[in-house]
Amino acid sequence: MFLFITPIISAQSIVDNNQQSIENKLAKLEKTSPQQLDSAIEEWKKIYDSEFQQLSLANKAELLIIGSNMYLARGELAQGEIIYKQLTRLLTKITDLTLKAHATILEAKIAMDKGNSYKALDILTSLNLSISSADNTQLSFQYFSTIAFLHYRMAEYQLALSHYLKASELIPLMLKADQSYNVMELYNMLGLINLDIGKNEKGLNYIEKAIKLAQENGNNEMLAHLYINRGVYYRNTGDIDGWYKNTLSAYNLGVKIDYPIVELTALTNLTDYLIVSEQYKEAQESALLAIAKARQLNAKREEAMSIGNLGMSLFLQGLKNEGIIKVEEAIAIVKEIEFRQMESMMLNSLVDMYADIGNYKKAYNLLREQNLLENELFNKEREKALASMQNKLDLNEKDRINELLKRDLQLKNERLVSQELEQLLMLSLASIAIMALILILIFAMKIKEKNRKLSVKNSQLKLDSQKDPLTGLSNRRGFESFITRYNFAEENIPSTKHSDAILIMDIDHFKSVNDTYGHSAGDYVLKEIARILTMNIRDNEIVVRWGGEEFLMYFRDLNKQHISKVVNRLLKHISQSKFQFEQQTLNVTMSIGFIYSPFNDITGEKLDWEACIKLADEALYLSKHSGRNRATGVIESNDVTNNELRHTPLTDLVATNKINIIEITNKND
Ligand SMILES: Nc1nc2c(ncn2[C@@H]2O[C@H](COP(=O)(O)OP(=O)(O)OP(=O)(O)O)[C@@H](O)[C@H]2O)c(=O)[nH]1
Repeated sequence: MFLFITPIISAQSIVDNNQQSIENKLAKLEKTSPQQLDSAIEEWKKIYDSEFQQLSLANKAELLIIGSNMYLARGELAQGEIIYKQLTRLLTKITDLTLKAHATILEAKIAMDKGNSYKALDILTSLNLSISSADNTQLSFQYFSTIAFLHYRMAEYQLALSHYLKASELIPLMLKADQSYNVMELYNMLGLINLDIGKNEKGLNYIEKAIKLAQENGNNEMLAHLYINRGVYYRNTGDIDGWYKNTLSAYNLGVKIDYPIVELTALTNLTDYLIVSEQYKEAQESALLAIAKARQLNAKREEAMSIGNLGMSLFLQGLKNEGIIKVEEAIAIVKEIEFRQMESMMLNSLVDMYADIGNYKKAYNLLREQNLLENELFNKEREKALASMQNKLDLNEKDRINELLKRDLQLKNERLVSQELEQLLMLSLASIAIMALILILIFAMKIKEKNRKLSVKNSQLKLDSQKDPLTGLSNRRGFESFITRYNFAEENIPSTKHSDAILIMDIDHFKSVNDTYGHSAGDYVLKEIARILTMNIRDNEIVVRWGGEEFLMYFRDLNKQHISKVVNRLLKHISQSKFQFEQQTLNVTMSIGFIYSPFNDITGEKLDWEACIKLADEALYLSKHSGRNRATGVIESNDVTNNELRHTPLTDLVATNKINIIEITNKND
C-alpha cells in the first residue's frame, strides 16, 4: 500500500509555468498515502483527461506509472493493468532507464496481484541486474521493498527480511527526500516480519520506531495501523490485555479520524481477542459490527472472516446449528472470492463443529474436501515453483544456447576470416606464381630468342669462318666441315668404275696479274675463277678457295674414264674465258694436280683425304714444273703402302714406279 515514483527532471529543459505545474502535480501525487487514495485518483483522472496529450513523453510515462500504482493500491487490478499496457506502448519511444525500471516493478506488482508470485519474482530478479547500477535512491528503495513484500506474501520471511534490510540502508536518504511515509511503512513491515518469525522484541522495536515517526509526522492513519500491529506483539507474548488495549486504541483512533479500514481491522482483531478470552457474547457483538463495516467497505475477505467469527461465537455459546450455518455462509464467500487458504482453515473448523455435534459423516466428507483442497493448494504451489524453476532453466538454457551460438558464430567468423586470408594468401601466391611464371616465360623466351639469335649468329660466324670473303667459296675449314659430314672414309665404297676426285688448282703466274694490273684485277680474276669453277660442279660437290690463288674441287662418283675430260674441260674453260677488267682482257690459265679418292694402296686400304690432298698438291707441283696450263693425276698404286704414300715425295714414288700418274695438257679439241 505504498507508492514510490521518482520525479523525472530533464536537465536541459527550461521549465515554463505549465511544465512546473505538472511537475508539482506529479510530485504531489507520488506522495499519496493510502488514506488519500480516493481523492488522489480523482485528481489523477482530471490531469489525465485534460492535460495528458500536451505532456512530454517522460511526463506522460510518469503520470501513467502513478495512475497504475494507485489503482493497484486500491485493489483495482484491471484498471491498473490497462494503464500499465498504455505505459508499455509509450515506453517503446523512451530510453530512460529509470522509467523502464518503474514499469518493470509495476509489471511485477501486477503479476503479484494476479497471484503469480513466482512470475513477479522472476520479473524483479531480471531487473536486479540493471537496477544495481542505477544511482537512484527511491527506485532502489522501491525495488528492494517490492521484492521483500513479495517474499513476505510467499511466506518467505527470511528472504523478505534480507530485502527489507537492504531497503533500510537507504532510510537516511529517503528521509532527506521527504519520503517519511515509506520509511514508516518499512519499519512497520520489519516489525511485522520479526513478529511473524518469533523475534518479538526486535519486532516491537521496529514498530515503536514507526510509531515515533508517525507521531512526529502526525500521521494518525499510520499510527492506527501501528497500534494494531503493536497489539500483535502482545498477543504473541501472551499479554492479551496489551493486545486488547492496543487494538482498542486503534479502533478508537479509527473512529476518531473516520478511518473505516482500521476500524474494520481493529474490530476483526477484537473479535479474535474476545473469542480467545472466551467472551463469546461480546465476540458475537464485535463480529456483527465488523460484518457491517466490511459490507460498508465491500471488503469481502473481512466480511467472510467476520461471519466465520460470528459462527464460532454462536457455536461456542451453544448455538451450534446457527454457528455452523454462519461458518458455512463464510465458506461460501471465500469460495466465491477464491480465498483458498481461508477456505481450508474454515473447513477445518467446520469439521470440528460437525464432529462435535456427532455428524461424523458430514465431518468425514468435509475433512476429505479439506484434504483435497490442501493437496490442491500444495500442488498449485508446487506447480508454480516448478514452472518458475522451468522458466529459470529455460532462461539458463537459452543463455547457454545463445552463448554457444555466439561462440559458434565467433568461431565461424574467425574461420571465415582465416579462410579469406588463406584464399587471399593462395590468390596472392597464385598471382605471384603466375607473375613469376610469366616472368620466367618471358625471361625464357628472351633467353631462347637470345640463344636463337646467338645460335644464328654463331652459325653465321661459323659459316663466315668457313667462307672466303672475297670469292664466297668455302675455305679450308669449310672443306673440313664438308668432308667430315660426307664421312669420306666410311661411306664411299670403292668401285672399279666410279670414284670421287680431288683437284688442287693454282692460277699460273698470278703474281704478274697483280703486278701488271693491280691487286684489284687479281681479286677480280680470283672471283671470276671461283664463279667458273662453281659452274662446273653439282649440288653435292664443292669448290674451295684453298689458299691465295689455289682452289680445291671435289667431284663425286665420277666415272674414271671421264676424269680426263672433266679436267681438260676445266683447263679449257679457264683458258678460253675472257677476263675483262677495266677495258683490259686478261688471259688466265691454271695448273691442276688431282687424285682419285679414296685412293687404295696395295693392301686395298683406303688413304685418308689429307694424304690424298698431299699427293694431289704434289701432282700440281709436277704440272707447274712441266710447263703449267695442264693437269697431273695420281691414278694407280702398285707396290706401295699408305705409309709410303703419306711420307714419300710423289716424284720418288713415280721414279720408283710405285704409283702411276697421267698428264693432261690443255689441248684444243
Ligand atoms: N690480287 C690478289 N692476289 C693474290 C691473292 N692471294 C695471293 N695473291 C697473289 O698471288 C701471287 C702468287 O704468286 P706466286 O706464288 O709467286 O706464283 P705465281 O705468280 O702464280 O706463279 P706460278 O704459281 O708459279 O705460276 C702473289 O703475288 C700473291 O700476292 C689475292 O687474294 N688477291
